[in-house]
Amino acid sequence: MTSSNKSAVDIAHVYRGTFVHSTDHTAVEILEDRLLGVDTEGKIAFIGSGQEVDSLSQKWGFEALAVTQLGQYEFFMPGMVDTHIHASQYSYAGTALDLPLLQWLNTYTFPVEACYKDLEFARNVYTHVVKRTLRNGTTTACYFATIHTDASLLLGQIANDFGQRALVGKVCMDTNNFVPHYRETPDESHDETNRFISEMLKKKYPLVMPVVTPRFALSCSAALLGHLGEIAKNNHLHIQSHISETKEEVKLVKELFPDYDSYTDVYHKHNLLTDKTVMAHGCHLTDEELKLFREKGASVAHCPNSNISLCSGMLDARRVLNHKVKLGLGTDVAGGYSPSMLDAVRRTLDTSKALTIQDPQYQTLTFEEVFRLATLGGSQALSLDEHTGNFQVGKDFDALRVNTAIAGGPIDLINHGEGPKVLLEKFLNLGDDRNIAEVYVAGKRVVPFVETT
Ligand SMILES: O=c1[nH]c(=O)c2nc[nH]c2[nH]1
Ligand SMILES: [Zn+2]
Repeated sequence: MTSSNKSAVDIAHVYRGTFVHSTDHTAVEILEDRLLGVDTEGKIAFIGSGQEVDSLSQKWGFEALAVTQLGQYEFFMPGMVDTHIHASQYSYAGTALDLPLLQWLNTYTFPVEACYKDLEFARNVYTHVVKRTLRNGTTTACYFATIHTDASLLLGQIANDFGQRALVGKVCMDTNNFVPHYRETPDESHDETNRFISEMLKKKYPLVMPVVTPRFALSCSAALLGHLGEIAKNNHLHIQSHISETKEEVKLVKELFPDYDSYTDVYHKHNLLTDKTVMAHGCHLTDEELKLFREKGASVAHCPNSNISLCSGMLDARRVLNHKVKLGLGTDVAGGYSPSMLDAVRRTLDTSKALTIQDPQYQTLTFEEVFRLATLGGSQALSLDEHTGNFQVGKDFDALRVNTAIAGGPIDLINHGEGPKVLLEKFLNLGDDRNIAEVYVAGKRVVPFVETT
């Protein structure tokens, strides 16, 4: 910004105003009238008091006049982390919610996912899902694609092109008797997973990484699970799958894998339960299984919209937290009908309140805790908290500029004197993408989109 830079770091942008985020100790920490500097690498270089603008501008070498000042009803919050979303199911989001999980997969999901052999079909849906989730404030997404390697690589390319931080998984499944044209042989799944990983790593995307993705124990043979565990271990990769979503699924896993202690043990014994593993749902996990999660550092993606929409169960998030298992939120499109993490926040609160209706002694989650799950919690669940999740010096600047009073937006009334905590609560409960004026990932503004045509 100026040539009189006294620090070794070059500052690209400085913002002044209210910053709202979570820490390990505080679910919602409000930082009023702060200056936050972002360096040319997109990392948070400093956070200081707004009063210190002159001394900070000298120390860091930026022009005080170049500071971007937030408005009275605006704040920055960390970008949200969707820890579980099926990009390939976005084409039928909002429909097909009338069957339980296993029938739903056979009737709706597998026939649609089979279409991603067609790269133009894939390009259309994947472009829409990346744009929609970014607009909704999802700065990090952990995606399931389909079994098709080239289409899965295309999803990675699209996320990279739009500047979203993403884990992308080519789905692996060698067992599927209902839609036999949508499955792989164990060898194909193994070889294509290796190809997917090596081709994606070759791209050297700064923010997009491959994730090993066995669909779930019911669609993978033990041999395939073993291969995938080896691949993940040898390449230090993330792993994602589903676990204990419905009681019927748990019963079938027991029948199919009788020699294992539990559903969790099936993944564990195949090297698929690590500190880089995220398992969706977990509604019916036992205390012993949660202990194994904790021991291994594996995490749970809570997907409340999907759990209610498919009548799968209600995750007791408080129990997961009490076990000190890492917990994030997921939209689980399209079992969950909404691609918005704000919806995931609301459905998490609804589920917690439904559990409280059943047991008035239940310790309901607070909106502050759920805000943390949607941001810092998600980054921890994906083992990306070194890079994102809150406003800590050294982390990437992944942020939403929220304007609660945007003209034509969904929040009509802001009463005099309402502080940032109330504005955050209103945004979480009433807000939508109209309130998300700007989205930043690793310091780069990615919303509004830059039109290229
Ligand atoms: O919600 C879900 N969506 C899926 O696509 C899926 N596959 C296995 N288990 C699943 N659960
Ligand atoms: Zn899922």
